[in-house]
Amino acid sequence: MQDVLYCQHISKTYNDAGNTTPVLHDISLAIHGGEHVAILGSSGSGKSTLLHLLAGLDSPSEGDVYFLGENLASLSPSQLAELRNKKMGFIYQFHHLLAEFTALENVAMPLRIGGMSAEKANEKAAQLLNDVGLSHRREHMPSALSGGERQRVAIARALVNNPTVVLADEPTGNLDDSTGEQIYQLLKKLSKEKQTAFVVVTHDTSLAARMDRVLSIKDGELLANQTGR
Ligand SMILES: Nc1ncnc2c1ncn2[C@@H]1O[C@H](COP(=O)(O)OP(=O)(O)OP(=O)(O)O)[C@@H](O)[C@H]1O
Repeated sequence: MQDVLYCQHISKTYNDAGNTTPVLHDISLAIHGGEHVAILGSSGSGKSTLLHLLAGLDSPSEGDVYFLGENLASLSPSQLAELRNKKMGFIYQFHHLLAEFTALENVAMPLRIGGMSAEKANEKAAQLLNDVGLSHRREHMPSALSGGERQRVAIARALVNNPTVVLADEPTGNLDDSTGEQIYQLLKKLSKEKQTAFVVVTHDTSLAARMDRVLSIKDGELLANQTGR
């Protein structure tokens, strides 16, 4: 199957106030269309840094990241923002919903930012809220939702643009075990149905083992023979 997202020989070193912190070293990997991949590693191993580089939120010190055949480094900031808005979905440990907007408006936001009319965007957002079982909470503000409900709204928001890939950073890390399990199952089910590639970074080995493929990262390096290419 076609690679939708891949990187070649990327390294990342942070340089802050005279301190040099090497974090990732010579990582190459490829994510195929519709594939579910876990990036597994302990705290501080560099998982979030790798996810940020794959998402184009930060640039590698060396090497390149390609998404849908485009080298992210060759894109202007506005081209990159548009690609992220239209083709990527993001889910974080904490939901990052906008407090002053309803659940429906939060889910519709990526579509509105992408230029869709309020009427069409709200219709699509309502469908997604239905998919995550929250039709009855459309008009609730985030503060009036439970932690699991907020994360379901975040899933709906991440999928509303029919992205090619969803990138998730410990999406169940802030929930109790049983709610976390439900959220994880929902994410897997919806992304398989929509044939969206799904990359999750986690330290949870049992969660990672249920993805199509696990890439283990240790001290900023991928363990051998796991590139997927
Ligand atoms: N902006 C930064 N400047 C300097 N060092 C950083 C910066 N961001 C991250 N680091 C360092 O990079 C290393 C990897 O961080 P990262 O957040 O990628 O790890 P992680 O595997 O996601 O950890 P966790 O599971 O605890 O979130 C850490 O040692 C961290 O201190």
